[in-house]
Amino acid sequence: MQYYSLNKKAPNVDFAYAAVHGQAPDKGLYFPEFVPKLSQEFWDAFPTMSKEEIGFAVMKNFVGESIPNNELKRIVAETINFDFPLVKIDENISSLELFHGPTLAFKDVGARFMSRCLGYFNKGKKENTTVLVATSGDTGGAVANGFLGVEGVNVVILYPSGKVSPIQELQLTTCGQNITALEVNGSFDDCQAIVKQAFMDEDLNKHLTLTSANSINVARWLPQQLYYFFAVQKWFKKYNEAPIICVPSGNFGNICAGIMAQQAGLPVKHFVAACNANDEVPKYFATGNYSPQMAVATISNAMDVGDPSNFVRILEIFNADYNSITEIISSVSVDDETTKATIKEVESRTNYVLDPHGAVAYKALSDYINANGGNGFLLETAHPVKFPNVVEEVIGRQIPIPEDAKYLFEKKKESTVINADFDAVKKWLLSK
Ligand SMILES: N[C@@H](CCOP(=O)(O)O)C(=O)O
Repeated sequence: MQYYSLNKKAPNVDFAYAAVHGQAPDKGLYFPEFVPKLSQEFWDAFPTMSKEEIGFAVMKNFVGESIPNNELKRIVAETINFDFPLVKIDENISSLELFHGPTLAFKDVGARFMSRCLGYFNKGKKENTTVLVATSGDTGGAVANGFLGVEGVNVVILYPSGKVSPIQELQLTTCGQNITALEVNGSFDDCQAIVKQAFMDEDLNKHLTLTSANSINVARWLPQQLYYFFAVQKWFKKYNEAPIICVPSGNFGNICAGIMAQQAGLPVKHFVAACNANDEVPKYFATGNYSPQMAVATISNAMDVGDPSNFVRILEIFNADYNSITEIISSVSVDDETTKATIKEVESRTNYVLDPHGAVAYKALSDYINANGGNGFLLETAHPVKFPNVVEEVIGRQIPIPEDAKYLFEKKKESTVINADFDAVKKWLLSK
């Protein structure tokens, strides 16, 4: 498997190169030269395959010969060593709970896979790799946890000051060791732009070996396909018809991974991309015109993205054909008041507590199903306890902190406050 740059002005590379470098030298995102279809043997065996068998078969097609099979099997097994329950909320809607990993969010899957790949590729190398990552909430914690103690790798996390939840902030600022947090006076888009500029800065790249742990990086992005396979396998034990899948969407890596799985042959009836007030993609669906905008802060903060990195990958999958895209995907925007009302309504009717991101998805999916019929599931991307200020106020009771997360509250936040200015970040990086 080779990867090409979506800007089409850089040489093709293998999985190892794309993972180690993150972004192509022409500033493009890497994309696989074809979307591999899974074989008939795979689909015949699919209903009874283990998570590990599915994970290996899916990722092997993308990793190619870059990692030997025994190592890839180990990496996959370590990546997915927690549960991915599909929980029925009501008559038509289930929740794929992606928050049973160490940082209580779906990003654990991609971060754990990528950190182990980099650990493998870095073995025996003399120079360290610096992983730069921008976060609007969940990526930072997952990357910090996934890369903690990985030899030869230093992680620098850029996050927008005051715009992530307290648990998210603790997760990304308290690890120490090879993990450092830069608290940026700006938005997530500022952080993401600084990170992207860093990869293009000749001077910086002379001194440091840089890569990205955002979904820009194929080693972070592609493993996010796995839980779609796990969920659909469970789905067909109960239903005869393919599911409608609703994905809370910010940087659009998650839904784009789901579409890749569908292109490989996974039965999905329709995708709904559920956004908050950051509605540049819903506007594209309504008008056919895409124009990035400044991110606005919402209660579903991990989706506060005004210029989603992965939108270009979605265009690529469908050859930028608006009709093909809108046949398979819909996109809607849900405001904060409706999100809160949804958390309250679903909790009082079913006892199920959604987090704000899941609530955006619930609302979008129930509206879609009311209009079009069918059954489906939403991706519950983070545990509600990560957003106590919103959720506890709405449902009027406390959410117990999971045992595994209690240790965070004894830790001390350590971050360096910095302006949203590339030169300031560059100077800081070179001083380390
Ligand atoms: N929602 C993200 C923003 C970054 O997205 P990524 O998938 O490209 O890492 C976050 O929680 O940080």
